[in-house]
Amino acid sequence: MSNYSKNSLMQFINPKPDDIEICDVTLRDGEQTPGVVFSREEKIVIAEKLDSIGIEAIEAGFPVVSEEEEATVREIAHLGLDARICCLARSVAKDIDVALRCDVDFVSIFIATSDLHLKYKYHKTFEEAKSCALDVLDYAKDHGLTVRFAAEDATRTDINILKSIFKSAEEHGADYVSIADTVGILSPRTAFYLVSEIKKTIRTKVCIHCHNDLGMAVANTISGAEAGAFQLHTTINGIGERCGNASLEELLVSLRVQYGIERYDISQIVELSGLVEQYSGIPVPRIKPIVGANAFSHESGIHVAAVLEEPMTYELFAPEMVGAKREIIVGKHTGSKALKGVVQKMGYDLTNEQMCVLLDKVKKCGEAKRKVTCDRLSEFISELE
Ligand SMILES: CC(=O)SCCNC(=O)CCNC(=O)[C@H](O)C(C)(C)COP(=O)(O)OP(=O)(O)OC[C@H]1O[C@@H](n2cnc3c(N)ncnc32)[C@H](O)[C@@H]1OP(=O)(O)O
Ligand SMILES: O=C(O)CCC(=O)C(=O)O
Repeated sequence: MSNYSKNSLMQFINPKPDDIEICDVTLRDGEQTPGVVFSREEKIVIAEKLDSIGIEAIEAGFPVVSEEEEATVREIAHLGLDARICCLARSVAKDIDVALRCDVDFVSIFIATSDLHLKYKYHKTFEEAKSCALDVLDYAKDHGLTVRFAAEDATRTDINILKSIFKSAEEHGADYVSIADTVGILSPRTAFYLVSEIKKTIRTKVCIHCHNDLGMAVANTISGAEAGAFQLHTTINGIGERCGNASLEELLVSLRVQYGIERYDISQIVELSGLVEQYSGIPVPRIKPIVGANAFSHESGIHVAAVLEEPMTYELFAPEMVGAKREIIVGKHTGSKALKGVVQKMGYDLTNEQMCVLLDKVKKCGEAKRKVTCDRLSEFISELE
């Protein structure tokens, strides 16, 4: 038996993404979470872990931000990882010079394309911004760089304008184009539509970079992949600007459960999540999918009774698959089978009558909003006749 349930409905809709890779942007967009700074050592640990999981590309930083950032990106680029290392650059020649000094495998040159950004940020017309971006793209290509050409705020840009700039980027030698859902406006269906339309226009590989302002970043990324996006952008724990980015762990487990993509070593994902929680100071919510403390916790009597027989009754996948552990919580919702299982595991053998009294004490304790810890349970047991 597999250690996860497959989504068998997939066979009826056959939207399998056949050619994908992940570019994790935790070290750049994740670090743009207000208040978050990763030290060089922390960035290196994260990069090495991502590499050992099998993530194909890592955005190591935005080197023009500071001398330390530049040195860190360069050091990561020289670690000899299997993952390709990239960095961010504005459509400014100086940013390309800095990227060249970092010796990255590719550079991500971005330019905002929406009217809002053009008017209030650049004070430029679209044609002026486009010409500036294409000049910098030419400059990067002339210097031998592999280029991802990203349209910032692409999803609030007129679709014909977006197609035209991606077409020009392709003509100027861009190796990838990136659709950035900068403020998270997409829905799964519009993500699918947009990627499909861009794919009809160009042959260059398409990347999708989704923010989570409406809580749909992972769903939109998956829809983009189903429509043919090649490079999927993620951050660990979904950290990033405002409400964050598409979460790496959710995407990885979804790829396995929905499409049977098993090439990533997801058994390290809880450990990596814990490292990023520690380094970033951003706590992972208990109910966060995959890595939250509740992801494999059960209290309800009916659930625990079934889980004790077969965990897959109430678990989509086994905790070991992601390096987590199952936890049985005792409280108001505990049932007799669950309590018996817990008590036996603690080494006690109680009569049916004693179990009834104990269950009553447990429920009252839970209703008083007090945790039923192992110590408290032992105390209750010692009070039994
Ligand atoms: C969607 C994204 O995530 S974009 C990335 C956001 N990340 C960051 O901003 C990283 C942290 N930023 C920084 O350390 C600084 O803002 C720096 C080093 C990037 C730039 O610093 P400064 O030179 O002091 O510029 P400042 O931050 O005040 O303004 C940004 C400038 O970049 C320009 N700019 C922004 N995006 C682009 C772009 N894609 N191409 C060209 N220029 C751009 C702005 O128009 C503005 O130019 P101006 O100074 O001529 O008006
Ligand atoms: O698309 C990209 O590669 C980066 C763009 C980005 O960070 C954003 O718009 O949020």
